[in-house]
Amino acid sequence: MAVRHTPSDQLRQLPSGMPTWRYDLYPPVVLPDRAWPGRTLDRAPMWCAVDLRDGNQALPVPMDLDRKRQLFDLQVGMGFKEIEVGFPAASKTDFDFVRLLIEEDLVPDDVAIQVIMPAREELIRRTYESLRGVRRAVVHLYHSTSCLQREVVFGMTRDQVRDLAVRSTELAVKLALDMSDSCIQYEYTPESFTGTELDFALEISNAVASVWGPGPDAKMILNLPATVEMSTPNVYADQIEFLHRNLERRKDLVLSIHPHNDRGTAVAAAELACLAGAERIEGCLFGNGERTGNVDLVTLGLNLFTQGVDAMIDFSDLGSVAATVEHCNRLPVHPRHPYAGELVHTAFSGSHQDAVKKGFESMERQAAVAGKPVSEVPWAVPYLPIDPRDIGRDYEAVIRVNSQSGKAGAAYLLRSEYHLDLPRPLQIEFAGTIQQHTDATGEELSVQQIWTVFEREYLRADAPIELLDHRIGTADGDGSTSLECTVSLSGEPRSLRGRGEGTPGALLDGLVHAGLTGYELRHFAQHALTSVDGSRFAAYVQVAHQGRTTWGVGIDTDPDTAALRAVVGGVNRLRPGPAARQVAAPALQDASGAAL
Ligand SMILES: CC(=O)SCCNC(=O)CCNC(=O)[C@H](O)C(C)(C)COP(=O)(O)OP(=O)(O)OC[C@H]1O[C@@H](n2cnc3c(N)ncnc32)[C@H](O)[C@@H]1OP(=O)(O)O
Ligand SMILES: CC(C)C(=O)C(=O)O
Repeated sequence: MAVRHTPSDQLRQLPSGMPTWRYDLYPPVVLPDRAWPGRTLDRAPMWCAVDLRDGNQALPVPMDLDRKRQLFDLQVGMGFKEIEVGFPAASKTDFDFVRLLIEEDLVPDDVAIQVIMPAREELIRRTYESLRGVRRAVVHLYHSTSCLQREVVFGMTRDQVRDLAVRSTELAVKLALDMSDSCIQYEYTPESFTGTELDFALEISNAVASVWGPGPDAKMILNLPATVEMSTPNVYADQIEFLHRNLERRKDLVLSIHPHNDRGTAVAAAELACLAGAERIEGCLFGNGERTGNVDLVTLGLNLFTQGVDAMIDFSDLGSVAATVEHCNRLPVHPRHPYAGELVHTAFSGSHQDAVKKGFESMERQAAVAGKPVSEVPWAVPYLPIDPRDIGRDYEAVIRVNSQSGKAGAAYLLRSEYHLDLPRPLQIEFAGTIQQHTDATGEELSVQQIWTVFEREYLRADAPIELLDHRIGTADGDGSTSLECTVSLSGEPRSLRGRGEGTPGALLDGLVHAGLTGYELRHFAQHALTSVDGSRFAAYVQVAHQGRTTWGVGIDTDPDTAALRAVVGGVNRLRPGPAARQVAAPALQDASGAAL
């Protein structure tokens, strides 16, 4: 039992000082044998997109004909089969839009347009007028049934409200009969259903259905909206299950829901309501709509998709869908919007980046074993519930680097954008350099900026030693490599000869003869750069000297030259003197050339 307080008690006692006493606890539904919690969502509901009506009525600037047309075409293209196109009795634009769709034959045969009307005779007549000549339409009657609205808006008793619904439906039947060439389906909404006593919602829905007289082959849509979301989603699900189980003509009805998002749980409410018996969902793309919006059809559809259930809607180019919706609504899609937001496939933080990188690598291995492209193996990348490519996004933004990032972030970007597969200890070393930059600026580093830092650190480490030319000897009997080369040592040309294990070992030996002693090779790795330009090689060398170690990197069209450059770079980075990394670092620039 919830503890209620009188106002004076409340103001005295509550730590927050908020006037909590002004709000009532929403009553639970008594339904002890509820069945919905044990069910699973395993099929798509029927979708009805109501952007052109409910979404439109919530816009500061409602859509003009051109925008309505663009959004309608988009929704048809995505596969919506029911589209509420307007409130034709409300405005000339809405009336004209319905006429345009009908007169210009813009509605495909398998799509039904839906129009809404209030329970007012002249507006019902005007609505039917807008539909003259339509092939197929849903005529949608609504009026509020809630306790609050009965009292403060209509000043009517329950019986009077039920009579209003019955009279309006009788008129709707008569006008539909006058349109015998059109297929008219009826939808009834006891608006503010979630503020209506359940027994009254049941009574009025039964009354309307018996006037319209639907059958199993000509079903009426009964739409039970959370006009205002007032409770936790489980309570809405209980309400839907109650109606689902108790409606007299259940088999003649399509049970529809229309959740709003006042508490931020519309998607959950819709999903639970479907478990509870709802078969159809009305909502808007990206959750536009009154106040905090209608339920978001994109999130609902992609929630199904990411469970392996076909939503029957095409979201494969979500960026274009978002761009059209943003244009038509003149409202932005939030950067954190599920699936569609600019930032929702991006990891900034180190441990997430590490997991994403490993996830991609694991997918690549699985694909290689299966002999398939990565796009054809099951998706399993930590922190990414969906493959961005499945909805038309690329992998460019999957990882972005700032001060919260670790070694994996920069390593992933160098690999994905520049095809460099850095050995793990080099990733760790380079991450330290990147961290210095991000800590110093507090800003994100773009992939180009990361490349600039990498180049400066590793690829331009060409002083005091610079490789001028070289000749590699064929392997001798002991398997070692011989090398003759010319280097510039602090500006002075020097010829070197060396022999050792591989090209790096031979060069280190040559350096000993030039007096540069004590350098040891700790690690050597090399790979081809798998870019369109497949003729280059990257070499990575870890060199140690007097207890210090560092890395050198070389890139060249010749693998031996790449290895030699890497050794030279590593030695330079360990030597005192004007090595590239010890020269005052030039300021980083952003893409526009502005200094960071
Ligand atoms: C939850 C929803 O989304 S419901 C859909 C709401 N959408 C809209 O309102 C958008 C379009 N609406 C409009 O353009 C206008 O409200 C119109 C054209 C429908 C009516 O305009 P007006 O005649 O000026 O009425 P207004 O909007 O001021 O007030 C509503 C009146 O209709 C009554 N009313 C409201 N809803 C309904 C309804 N569904 N059925 C019958 N009467 C209703 C109210 O009680 C009020 O009556 P009153 O004037 O006797 O007090
Ligand atoms: C008229 C109904 C369907 C509605 O828009 C609502 O309840 O929010």
